[in-house]
Amino acid sequence: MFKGLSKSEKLFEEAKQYIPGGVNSPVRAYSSVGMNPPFIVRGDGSKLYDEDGNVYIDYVQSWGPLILGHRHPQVVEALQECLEIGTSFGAPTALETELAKLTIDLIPSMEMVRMVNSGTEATMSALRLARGYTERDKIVKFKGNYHGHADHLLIDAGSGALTLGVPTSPGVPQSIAQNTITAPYNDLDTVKKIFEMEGKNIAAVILEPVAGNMGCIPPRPGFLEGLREVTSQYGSLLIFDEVMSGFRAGLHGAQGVYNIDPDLTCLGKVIGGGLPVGAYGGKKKIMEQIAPAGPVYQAGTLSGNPLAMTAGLATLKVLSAPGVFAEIENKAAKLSEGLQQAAKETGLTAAFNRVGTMQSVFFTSKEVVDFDTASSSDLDKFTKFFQIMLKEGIYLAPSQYEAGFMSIAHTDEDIEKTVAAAKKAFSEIA
Ligand SMILES: N[C@H](C=O)CCC(=O)O
Repeated sequence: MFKGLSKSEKLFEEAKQYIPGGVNSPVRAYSSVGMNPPFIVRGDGSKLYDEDGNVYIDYVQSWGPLILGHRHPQVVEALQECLEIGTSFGAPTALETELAKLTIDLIPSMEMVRMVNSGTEATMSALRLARGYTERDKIVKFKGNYHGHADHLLIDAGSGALTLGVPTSPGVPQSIAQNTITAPYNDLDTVKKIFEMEGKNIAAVILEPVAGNMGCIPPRPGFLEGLREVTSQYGSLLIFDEVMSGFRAGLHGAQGVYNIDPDLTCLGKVIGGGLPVGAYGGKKKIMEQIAPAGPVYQAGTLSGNPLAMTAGLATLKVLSAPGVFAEIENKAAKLSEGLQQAAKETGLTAAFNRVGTMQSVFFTSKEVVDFDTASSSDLDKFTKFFQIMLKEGIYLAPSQYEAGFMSIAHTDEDIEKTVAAAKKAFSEIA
């Protein structure tokens, strides 16, 4: 039984006096769904507990990182042991090499990797590297893809920027924006035309190989292959932003699912197991251009700190054990099938997209393949769906432009309860 959000509301009012909008990342404010956010006191497995005594089945999982759920015993134990040695040294440790080796083993195209502290740092650094390596300035990105909040990437961006109606943020200088060319996602013909005009000036194409920041949108057959071909033809780099899809679309990333060999890959979220970690890596000849091996500068006081490396290592070790990823993917498939059945039974038309452990519901009769089809989905229906689900104890991202995430901790009972709640929501909406 939903107990309301009165204590959370008081805490939110207080937070707004000291923190812009009361939150440290905009989507958390729930302005997109006309509500105030629950304030969380703890997480455990698939559940989140709020200040008002409500319990939720959590499909946000900290926006993707917690593929093992909250407080997985092996992650907690490893972190407790790590606290005995210290939190940060600003000096090399064997833990960094161990996580680098495991990451390279899991991500097919990676020969070397550099650890950073967030997905934003990973994409920003990968693009600097691409520009330094190719000696070119322009980049191509896709409308509705989100690559963090660096200036040159906050252009036609997805995620919170899109949810809040500022896909291109004020504060990005025109001199920087002019080097970012945008194209519709899944539209290879437009990319080819861009290359015909600008190919010799393009350092890289960066994309989410499975888009997760305008809802979950898979690449169309041939799209990734076509990008690989056109970038190689013009000597530009292909950068996969797998901050979300890495270890989520498949254990070996979207590149493993679709069998594509990008030049550089950006990681984040799961690789940190709930602590702030990002990474970028790829072909050795490119990666060796990074300082101190080469001239392209990138650094970080807390990069590779032992706590973050430990959480990432513990997470990837559990995740890569035989059968674990398949089990999580099966749970995601079960949820998706249950939701589709519930929609059918209630006469509601919706699009259900899923790749691996990421999924989305769009309230539309169209196939959702890009920003235009995602944003023409019925936002009012999504808002009603979100509000009903929250009151039924199902915690979803407060935006139709965000994917939902499954974890190993979700049980059959969680999935059944979620489908029953969705059926109730669908019949009210239909
Ligand atoms: N989709 C975003 C990250 O990838 C959501 C997280 C945030 O903006 O706080």
